[in-house]
Amino acid sequence: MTSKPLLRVNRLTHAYGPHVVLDEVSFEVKAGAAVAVIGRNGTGKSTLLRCITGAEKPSGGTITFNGKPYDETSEQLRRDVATVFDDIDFFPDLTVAEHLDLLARAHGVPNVEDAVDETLRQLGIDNASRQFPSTLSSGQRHRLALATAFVRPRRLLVLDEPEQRLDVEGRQWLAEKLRADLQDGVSVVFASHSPDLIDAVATKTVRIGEKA
Ligand SMILES: Nc1ncnc2c1ncn2[C@@H]1O[C@H](COP(=O)(O)OP(=O)(O)OP(=O)(O)O)[C@@H](O)[C@H]1O
Repeated sequence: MTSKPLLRVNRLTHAYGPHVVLDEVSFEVKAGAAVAVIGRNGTGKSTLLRCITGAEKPSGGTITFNGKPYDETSEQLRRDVATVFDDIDFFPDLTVAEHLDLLARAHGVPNVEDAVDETLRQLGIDNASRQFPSTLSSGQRHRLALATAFVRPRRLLVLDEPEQRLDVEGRQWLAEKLRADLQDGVSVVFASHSPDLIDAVATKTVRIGEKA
């Protein structure tokens, strides 16, 4: 069966001043496929993911989503693309559950309360549902960040080191959740330093920072 790629990154380059970080990176991701972006510290994995989400404007190359130029402000992209980055900002005066409630409603999730409860339970943060983000442990904050992506519909997940700060059970859960998403036809692009997660989830790897 052939299907068109959902995401296509073509000859992407990016430089910070004179420092060239990405040098003609190309890959594509079909529905139900997962690309692991790998490479040593500081080689440009987060930069690549930030270019894909529009947080960083690439110096050159193209990114298309569903055959159209990637425009992160478009309604379709905001509906279809869920992201988890390390530096996610939470609202200081919304509880854990209220964050998920807000996102689920904004994305038209049916049965919001059930969806929020289920996501809290899956992420193991149901006992922290009434806490404010500033009171969470670093692992719980990361679980909340993951929950913001999993409480809403998605066609593409962009995840920067999603395994970080998770305990062993959390990492196992994450691998299973991502595999279930792939089964449902979701596409995944993730940067990772975890061989276990890469082995469990990736259908393809893209190495950054070393010439082929
Ligand atoms: N805003 C910025 N201005 C200047 N240089 C930057 C900026 N952001 C990142 N860099 C540099 O770009 C390079 C790539 O950084 P990036 O965060 O993409 O690496 P990474 O592969 O994700 O690293 P890690 O595995 O440590 O998370 C690094 O040398 C970094 O210092």
